[in-house]
Amino acid sequence: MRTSIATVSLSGSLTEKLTAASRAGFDGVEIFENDLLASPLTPEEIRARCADLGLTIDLYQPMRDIEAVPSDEFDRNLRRAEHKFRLMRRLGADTVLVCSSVSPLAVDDDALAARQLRRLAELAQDFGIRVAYEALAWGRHVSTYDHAWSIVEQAGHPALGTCLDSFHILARGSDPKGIEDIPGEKIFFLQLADAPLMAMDVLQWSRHYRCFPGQGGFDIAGLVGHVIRAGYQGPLSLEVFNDVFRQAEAGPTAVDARRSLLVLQEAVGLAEPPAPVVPSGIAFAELVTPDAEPVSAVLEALGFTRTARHRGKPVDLWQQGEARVLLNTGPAARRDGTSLAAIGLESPDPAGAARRAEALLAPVLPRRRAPEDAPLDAVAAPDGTELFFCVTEGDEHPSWTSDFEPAERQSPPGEGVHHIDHLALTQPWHQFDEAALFHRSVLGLGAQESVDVADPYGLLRSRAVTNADGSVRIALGVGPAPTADEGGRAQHIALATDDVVTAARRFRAAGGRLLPMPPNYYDDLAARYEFTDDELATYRELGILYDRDAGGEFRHCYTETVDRVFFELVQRDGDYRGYGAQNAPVRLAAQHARRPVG
Ligand SMILES: O=C(O)c1ccc(O)c(O)c1
Ligand SMILES: [Mg+2]
Repeated sequence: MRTSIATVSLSGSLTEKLTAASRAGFDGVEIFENDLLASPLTPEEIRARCADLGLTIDLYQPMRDIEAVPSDEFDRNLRRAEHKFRLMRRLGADTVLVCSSVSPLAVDDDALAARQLRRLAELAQDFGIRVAYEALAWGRHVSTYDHAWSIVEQAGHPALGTCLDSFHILARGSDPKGIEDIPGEKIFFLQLADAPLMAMDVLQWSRHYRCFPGQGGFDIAGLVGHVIRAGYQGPLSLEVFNDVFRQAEAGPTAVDARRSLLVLQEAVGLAEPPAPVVPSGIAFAELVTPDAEPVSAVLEALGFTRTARHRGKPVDLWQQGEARVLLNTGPAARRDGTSLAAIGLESPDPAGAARRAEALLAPVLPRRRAPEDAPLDAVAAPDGTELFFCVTEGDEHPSWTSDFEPAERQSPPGEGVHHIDHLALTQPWHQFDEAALFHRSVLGLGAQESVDVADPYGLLRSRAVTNADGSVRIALGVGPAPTADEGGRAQHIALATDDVVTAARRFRAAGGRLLPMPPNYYDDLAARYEFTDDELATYRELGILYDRDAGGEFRHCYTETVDRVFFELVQRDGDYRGYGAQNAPVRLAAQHARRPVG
């Protein structure tokens, strides 16, 4: 099926929007009247620009407050419409969207609405134009898709059909099954938007919070299934009003949009990209740093051993149990300071994972490697984190570790940490929804609910993506607007231990510095849960935080931050699923308090 996007979904000038839509691979656009009015291009120039970019103009919109009005008002509306139809001829657009009226002049009279829409369709037909009537969820008298369709049916004109919009249908709680009762050729257009489930006024919800399919809580695939079964032949078109996308760069937003449609098409059986290859573990986390010393000192105190060095690059492998951290002091480090730059994902089929990623428009990274190195498939996540699909141990695929030479002098292996529990990546403020969809669709991970966490200087939203057995856990966060000195990219590596108290003591004894937590936290903890006095005193002394859910318990503590990176020691007992979000406000405040001033 053809794909289309409304210009309102993207930021910038009309030209920027069209260019972004074309580059992302859309076949067509819905042109919003405001974008045309504000453009310095004539309608003919816009038409030519679209043609050059390989885009059709699938819809011109919107026309408002047309129907069910007194006859003198309707005469004025027809004059207005005629002007628009002439404009559409110049544009080369043949379908216009008419929203159900919100006018105080409109009366609750379906027969009148049908007669007037029929009149409009007759006029449109003279211009070779079709009218698609859409129920706005907040329409004055017509606010549901079945009502709009019944008026279209009554009008009975070949140039009049209906426009279905998933937001209006699902926000009203209508049952989309009834769509199958509409003849496919009378569905002139299909607009798709998802939205987070919220209890709020539908107009505000629609104008500010729509998002791309798969990023919210609606069953868009289910709705599209009904529309296809009805026999709809037109494009799948995204119409997303969103405060964030309005500000974000159009290019990446358009790619995010196209990816959402590809995943949707896959879900309804209209596309068959390579199947997801779900990662089965975290092979490594790679830190870049201009100065290896401070991070090495933390790793050493945590019990890691420098076990190997890359044969061709300034990259050290630090290991403890199955936890592996690469420390890269190459050129990227001088550019980015200390940061979590790459993740190695243990993959049952690295090449297949890369094919899936490429099909879903993830940027595939060039294989920067020497001829003797093992092949490494890698893609970039929306935040720029490099994701390597790799194998640590296996017969069919060379191990990424074969590019490393064992270090000559190795200290005895530490104990306590056995693997990476999770990685926490801070996302750029405008890429949070994109990041969640990316990790779900490209990597085949499941997304948990997003949680809001109070930070002393803003609000942090966090959403974890995981595989089924929890061996891959990535916590995506988006925080308060970054300041220049932070770069806005605080990231951390959480290390799993069976005994956080012993691990924390050992870390401290080896010279490591734990993040101290305020006494008030422990007083509150004592009120909420029952601990022995010793236990609580130990937590207090070490800065260990505690949480519990229906499945189990969670104890965790933090190292001090090096540049923008820190480590967490976590002990999960039972089937605890979370990440200690309950404790995050206290931890964030403690981290802010430790930040050097000036
Ligand atoms: O918010 C609106 O006014 C509006 C306009 C046109 C649409 O197609 C729509 O779904 C909403
Ligand atoms: Mg709409």
